[in-house]
Amino acid sequence: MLQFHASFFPDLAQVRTARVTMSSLEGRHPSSAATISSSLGDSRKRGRPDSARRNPRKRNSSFADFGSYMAEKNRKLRDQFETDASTSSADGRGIFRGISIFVDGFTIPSSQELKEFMLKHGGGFVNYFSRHTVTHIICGNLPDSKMKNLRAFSRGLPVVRPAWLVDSIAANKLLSWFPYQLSDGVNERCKQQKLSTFFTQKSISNSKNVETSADQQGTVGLEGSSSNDEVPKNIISYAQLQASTDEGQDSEEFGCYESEIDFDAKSVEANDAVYAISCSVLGAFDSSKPHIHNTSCCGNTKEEILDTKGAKASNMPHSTLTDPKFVENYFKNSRLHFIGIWRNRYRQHFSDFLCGAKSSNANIDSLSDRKKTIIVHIDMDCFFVSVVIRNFRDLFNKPVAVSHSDSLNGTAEISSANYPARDYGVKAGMFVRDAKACCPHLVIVPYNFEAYEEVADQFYSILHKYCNKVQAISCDEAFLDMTECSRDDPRKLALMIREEISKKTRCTASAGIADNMLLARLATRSAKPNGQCFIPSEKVRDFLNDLPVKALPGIGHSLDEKLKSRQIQSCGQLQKISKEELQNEFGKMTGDMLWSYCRGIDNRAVKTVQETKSVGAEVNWGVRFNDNTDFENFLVNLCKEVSLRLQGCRVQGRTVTLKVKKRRKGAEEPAKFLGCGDCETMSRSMTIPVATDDLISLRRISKQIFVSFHIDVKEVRGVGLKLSRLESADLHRKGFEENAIKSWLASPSEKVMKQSNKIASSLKKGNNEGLPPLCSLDVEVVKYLPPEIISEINDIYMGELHHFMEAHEDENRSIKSCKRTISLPEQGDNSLASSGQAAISDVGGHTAYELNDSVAGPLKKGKLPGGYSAVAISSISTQRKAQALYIGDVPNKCNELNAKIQCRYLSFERYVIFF
Ligand SMILES: Nc1ccn([C@H]2C[C@H](O)[C@@H](COP(=O)(O)OP(=O)(O)OP(=O)(O)O)O2)c(=O)n1
Repeated sequence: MLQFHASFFPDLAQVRTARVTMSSLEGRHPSSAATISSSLGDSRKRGRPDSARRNPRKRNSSFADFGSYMAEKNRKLRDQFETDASTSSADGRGIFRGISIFVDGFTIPSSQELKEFMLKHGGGFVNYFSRHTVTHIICGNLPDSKMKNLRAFSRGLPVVRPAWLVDSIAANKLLSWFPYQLSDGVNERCKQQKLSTFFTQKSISNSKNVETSADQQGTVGLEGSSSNDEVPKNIISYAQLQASTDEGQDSEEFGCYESEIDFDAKSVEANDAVYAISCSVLGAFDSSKPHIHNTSCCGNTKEEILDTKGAKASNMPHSTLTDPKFVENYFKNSRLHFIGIWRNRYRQHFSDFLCGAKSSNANIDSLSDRKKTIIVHIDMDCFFVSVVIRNFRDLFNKPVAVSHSDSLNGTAEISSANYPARDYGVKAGMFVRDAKACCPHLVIVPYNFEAYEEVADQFYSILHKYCNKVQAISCDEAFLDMTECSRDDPRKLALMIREEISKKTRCTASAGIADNMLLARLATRSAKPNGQCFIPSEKVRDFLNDLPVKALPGIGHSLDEKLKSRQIQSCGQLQKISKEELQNEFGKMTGDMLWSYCRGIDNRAVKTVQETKSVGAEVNWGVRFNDNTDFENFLVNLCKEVSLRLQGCRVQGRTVTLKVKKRRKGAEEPAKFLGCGDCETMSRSMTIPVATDDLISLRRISKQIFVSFHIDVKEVRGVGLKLSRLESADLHRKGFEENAIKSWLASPSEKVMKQSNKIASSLKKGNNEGLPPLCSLDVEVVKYLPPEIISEINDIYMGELHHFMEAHEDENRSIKSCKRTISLPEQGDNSLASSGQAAISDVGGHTAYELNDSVAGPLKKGKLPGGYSAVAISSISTQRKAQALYIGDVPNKCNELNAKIQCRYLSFERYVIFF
């Protein structure tokens, strides 16, 4: 799968902006009262989402507005708490009876732990602040400014340190909260740090000791990792990880971890623990921005912000309607986006290696040509988790997972779980609440995309040091063809590589060594975590015999079920079925794959250069539009994102594909707030003659495609833009530079091409005969010409060229500023056609009007050089004004016109301004 296919499906659970969040009177966050994001915009003032207000259909959904969503949510939370309380082993004395707490921000013990205390001792716990239900605000530490806001907000409610609850439990009676009041300006962290020892969790069973096969060897000792089941000195919670940065924590606080990690580059990395966490937290939450409550910070569903306007504040989910930078923020915080675009980063950072390896690639088309290959597969262990906790030794043997939130109430997903967590059944893709149900003491840590990039770069630098044939599979996984690398035993090399990885990155990797890529990967799987496995040729049969077929790549759930229904569970059993039988049952391709893979046959070669086939971006969460302007703003940003990605890959594309998700008729709004819900997907492509990465062109073309769908923007729930038929941007530009005169005249139309040649010779001869019309010039080409040539051409066109180019560059030009707009008949109105004045046809999804002379006549007048006699108009705008025109000879057949218009799409819009 190419990287941008992945980015076509960004992870909804990752969307976050720490800045724009929802608020509600009954769900606000006191400590952030002062910090209101300006990006909430006007809509927030209106008291409910614009979409709900303007779109009556939405009122039929289960959450007509955010207020009802919150009311429902609070009700559910209360019910849930009461159910939990009735089933918990509550202490009969109920020392917290009558107390109902709201936990503000991070605390030690965590809010989840405090909730459990309240459950156990007869108290109440409120997830969303309400003056009516809360008796005490529990707060760990706040800077002065936030403290003041909290005081103003709480209007007399006690703001108390968690120690009040802890000490009350220890004393087995409700102590006075007064001495525990949180006072302004007092840094409470040290006290909390000590308190946390009180909550040291019981030791958690060590990660399973993966049974190594006879051939498996070489567990790399990660320096500083604890191998026994020791009781941790401290437990780091998600809240603490956030807090450590929020409050500008210094390295001393992490001393207890660092002192036990003896890294070579200790001096350099002394602050790394803090740095890693800082990156992590700052990546997810900007402490200068509204504080996000750690129990509700999941960006995909709801983020909360406090508003100084108190009761007047409205709730606004984070969506295209509220955040002008929605697209940018969406991709910044999407883990799948990170995974998707990572390959481009790799290409750029390691281009030297890739170029060097290119030539060798050409000779290795298939492993079948070669005698004996040695393939090493290397994959880092539970990558996202390992990187985040690499400086927290105490977490190494505890169940830990990465997610955007540790809230049990949201729909945050687990992105990666470490091996101790997997022992409890925690898996990537699970909701946090389900993961915590499997493993209640699971520690959730936030993402740290910057650190992932850094470690991935280190990982690949090491691989390229040992081998020049590296096929990057993802940010933490690669194949190495070591056949010609060295005479050393590949097992020894793999061990050296893993040791170096662990030393440099402080994360472990596992390796598989075998004759081909399939077996090497299977070997890695059996070696994980932190091990390596070699499968010599003579042991392949044994290795595969009992291997479950599901372990083979390409065997998903349904294929596995089909095989199971035929009593086939292991590769050994599958080997007994003939190829013909498998082909008949599962089709030729799948049949062949099953037959080969269960025998360990794989003829693929390690490919160092992998071609990018398409580049694109897609957003399917938070997409809501009230009107065309909303949509167009969004589309511009999506085009910008795609344009930047194209530039990042140094490619341009000729085929533009727009994919739109449209709410299915009658579909309810999705349960996942602002998700796309039940949708129909529409997709259409347009191929242009000249490859582009240009924002204006992308915007124009994607808009044209969108119009062809005839969809009400209010029904749009997701949009994706992709470019394929990619060409190297460098070559493109080089071509222009080398052959400027010819290039700028280059045109897809044969006729214009001829004219271009004429111009070229005219220019050379100093006469201006046979010039193409100004509107046929491709500004994208002209602008690369040397200034003196541009000036010469400008003279030829009587000074109009500069004007023409300026207008082209003016991104904000609109139909309103166009002098030559014309009104068009209503869609489907054939009056012009029936009166014999026009033929209406569908051109690439646009309504094109081929006008006869009587209509086109007035349009033709003016400066247009040449005797043109037809105008084709692409009608887009709601004002029914022409937005794009094609001017050319009248063809006899409409099809020719269509072809021509299609052909000139790239410069379609320009014509309207200058004929
Ligand atoms: N659906 C997925 C798959 C992967 N990832 C991220 C998190 C992973 O840490 C990283 C690498 O993916 P792997 O499949 O290699 O999984 P891990 O490295 O987490 O575990 P393993 O040790 O099994 O390789 O990509 C993700 O966020 N969501």
